[in-house]
Amino acid sequence: MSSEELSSSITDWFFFNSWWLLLPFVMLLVIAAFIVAFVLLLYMISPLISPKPFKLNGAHVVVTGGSSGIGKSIAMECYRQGAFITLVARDETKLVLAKKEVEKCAINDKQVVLCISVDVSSDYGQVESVIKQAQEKLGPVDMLVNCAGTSIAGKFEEVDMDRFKKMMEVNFLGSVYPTRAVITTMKERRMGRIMFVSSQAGQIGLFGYTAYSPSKFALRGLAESLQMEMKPYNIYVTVAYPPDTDTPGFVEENKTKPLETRLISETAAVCQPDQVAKIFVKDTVQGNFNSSVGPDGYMLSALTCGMSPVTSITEGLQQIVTMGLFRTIALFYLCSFDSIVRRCMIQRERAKAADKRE
Ligand SMILES: NC(=O)C1=CN([C@@H]2O[C@H](COP(=O)(O)OP(=O)(O)OC[C@H]3O[C@@H](n4cnc5c(N)ncnc54)[C@H](OP(=O)(O)O)[C@@H]3O)[C@@H](O)[C@H]2O)C=CC1
Ligand SMILES: CCCCCCCCCCCCCCCC(=O)[C@@H](N)CO
Repeated sequence: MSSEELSSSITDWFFFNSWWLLLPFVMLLVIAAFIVAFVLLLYMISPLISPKPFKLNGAHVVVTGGSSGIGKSIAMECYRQGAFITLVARDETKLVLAKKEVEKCAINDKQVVLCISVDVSSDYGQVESVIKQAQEKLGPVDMLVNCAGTSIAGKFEEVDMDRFKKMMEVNFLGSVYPTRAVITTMKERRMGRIMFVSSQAGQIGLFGYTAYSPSKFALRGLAESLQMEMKPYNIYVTVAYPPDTDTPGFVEENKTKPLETRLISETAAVCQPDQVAKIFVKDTVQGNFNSSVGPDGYMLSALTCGMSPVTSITEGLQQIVTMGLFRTIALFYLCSFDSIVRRCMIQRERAKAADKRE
């Protein structure tokens, strides 16, 4: 072999091999191109998965638990956007006071606030008949807000047995009954929005919430199943997850809250009802399945999205990208919650021992 031939065969060999060296990069490029094309395609079909627009102006909105706290703020927010409101709760005096407050938010003189006193958890027949009354006066229900609810915080073995039943009755069945009462008409009209007010304690189980949390987790199961049934009828379901919010109900809950629950909850700030109401109403009008408040609410919702429906491509992509990171952050939170529980236990035992010595 001449030296020329040798050098050309070396060059051939080099080129041949360097192609192989480049192959991984070429493959990466192809994969990246596929991902970009896939994302672009997703955005192209996004109008197909996003809900049709819904307007609050002139709509009939029923708010259970509308006489106090978050429910009242939701009613006021809807009224500010031109809706007709039916407030549902048990105590008539509170209802009348709330009606006056909501009326102050009017934007035109045609708007009406109706009050209905009923226990949403006791009997389906009763709930059905009051919803019928409301529909006769203000027309078919366009949006239902299931906000009536109550909480109890206490250690598992210290919560009375009947409270477990009560939580499921008020927080879960109290949302099933009104929903059942409006759904047939919504399906016929091929439009509607339904909000379930769960809680951050409906996304994570925390010390002190053995009775309350399950009733709020249940709403998520109800909402996911219902959404799958209702989507073809242009009815959109939203689950709202409030953090601790400064309301009469919250003040009541704090009276029996164990120290552990208080310390763990203090990880996140206490919100104002008007602030959370604005976000929940906006998400419900848009037809988003999830509605959360603040950075920790956002993280919790992405982390616990599971098989819940998506209403925008951006939401789905954000969940895919952030899931691992948020789980990592969550593990630190869990460590700190466990350490709060352990410290409280040690403190209690020391106090008990000191008591005995005296
Ligand atoms: N505040 C908070 O920190 C958080 C609250 N939540 C949830 O948000 C919702 C509202 O809470 P909040 O505003 O604090 O509560 P409030 O106690 O301030 O208000 C509760 C409302 O629900 C009504 N209600 C309660 N039980 C029934 C019933 N059986 N039938 C009909 N109406 C009923 C009450 O009226 P009446 O008593 O007259 O019937 C009242 O209008 C609840 O579901 C709660 O679990 C979730 C996370 C955090
Ligand atoms: C990535 C992970 C982030 C984790 C953040 C965790 C924050 C925990 C705070 C929990 C607060 C519990 C609120 C319950 C409110 C409630 O339902 C009652 N007040 C009802 O009255």
